Amino acid sequence: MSTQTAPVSWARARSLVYTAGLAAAQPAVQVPLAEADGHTLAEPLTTLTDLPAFPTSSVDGWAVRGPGPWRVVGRVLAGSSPAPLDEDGTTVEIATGAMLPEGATAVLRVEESAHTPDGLVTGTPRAQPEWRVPGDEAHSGEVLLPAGAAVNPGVIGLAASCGYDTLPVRRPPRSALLVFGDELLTTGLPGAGRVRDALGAPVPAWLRRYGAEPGLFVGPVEDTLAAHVAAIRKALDGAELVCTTGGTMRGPVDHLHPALRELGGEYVVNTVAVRPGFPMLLARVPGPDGRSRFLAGLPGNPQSAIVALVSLVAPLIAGLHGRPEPVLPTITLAEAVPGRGEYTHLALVRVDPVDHVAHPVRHVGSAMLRGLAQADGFAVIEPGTTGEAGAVVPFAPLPLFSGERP
Ligand SMILES: Nc1nc2c(c(=O)[nH]1)N[C@H]1C(S)=C(S)[C@@H](COP(=O)(O)OP(=O)(O)OC[C@H]3O[C@@H](n4cnc5c(N)ncnc54)[C@H](O)[C@@H]3O)O[C@H]1N2
Ligand code: MOO
Repeated sequence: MSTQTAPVSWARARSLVYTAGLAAAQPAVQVPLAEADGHTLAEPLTTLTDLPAFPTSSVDGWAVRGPGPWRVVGRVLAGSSPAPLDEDGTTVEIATGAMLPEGATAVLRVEESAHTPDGLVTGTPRAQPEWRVPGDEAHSGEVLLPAGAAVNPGVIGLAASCGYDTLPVRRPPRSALLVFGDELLTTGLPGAGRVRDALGAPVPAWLRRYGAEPGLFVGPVEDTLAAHVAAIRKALDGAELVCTTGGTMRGPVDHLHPALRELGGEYVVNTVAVRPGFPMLLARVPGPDGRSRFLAGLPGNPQSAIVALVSLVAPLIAGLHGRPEPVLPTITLAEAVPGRGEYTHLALVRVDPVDHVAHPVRHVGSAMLRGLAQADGFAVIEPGTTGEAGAVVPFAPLPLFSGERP
């Protein structure tokens, strides 16, 4: 396995890793609705019944038959199955959500009704029916969402109303994280040549947001080839996706490429024509059972590591979930952003929530996280271009919830 390949274009790298992920898509499992948030539908969501399943009163009032006044013959509450209204001139009191009795011709709102002295109900029902008919919202067997749709709380509610107890979803890939670098401190203040590990804590959180289950974490792994090989081997045992940070270059203690060689790895992508973050890689590596897993090599510079997550790990996980290939939205640049020659430039920006105009942030060196912590994502400046003020360019978002950006 050679380490001397030319960097692949950013767009091609994304498509290669997505395709590799999709080819290894996770098996489908049934999960209870309450646990389905964040998963992906493995099959289309097809309603198991008409919606609503029975004619349902939309108001509190009187279900009447024929012209009034009407004699009260009963009451129907939500949750019961009423007897038919057999005679004209009769009515049952009905609650919102209750099933309309067979034979009813109208529903009269309680506030628009009155009683005669001898207890008959009078009033004029509105011209518009005051009940929902079966199939109003959907017909039994109708496909409401395609396979590959992300499950969110809105989808879970819809599935419940359609009669599902569980949903068929892709099992989320399990991930592991190995942090390389003897210079890294796991607690306390940096100094005297040591820096704090700024990736061990956030990377599992980013991975969870992309839809991977965080698992084993080891860091820092000792800077020897033997320790790297042993740590990767252990991580491959329990994870479909192993992420590593650092050691992607050819420094004296950069052991990732030699370790991959020793483990029989095969590159899907080995370096990408993007700045920052170009040493990023994705490889297939055989696990202990012979089945291949993925290893994403994130560069050690902290911002570059996150660029690699956004660039490669996001489309890989989308593929593993059987989701559609991610499509990037566009933003308008508020100010000029330089290009990076033949490389794609990923430039951190804050996006105005009202007009969606993107403002470049400061402190964006690849070793820095100050700009990233204030940004929504990256403006994508394509190879051979510069981002002029006012230009509309693709936007690679960080996986943030609305309102989360400081
Ligand atoms: N001769 C060359 N040297 C470097 C080049 C190059 O083209 N030629 N590229 C630079 C670029 S670009 C990057 S990115 C880095 C990638 O290097 P590695 O992936 O091998 O990462 P390390 O050498 O282990 O670390 C780089 C840098 O990042 C700091 N680091 C690492 N891990 C962490 C962490 N978990 N938390 C905080 N900081 C971390 C580490 O201390 C180094 O300062 O290579 C350049 N070199
Ligand atoms: O790729 Mo390095 O990404 O510039 O820090």
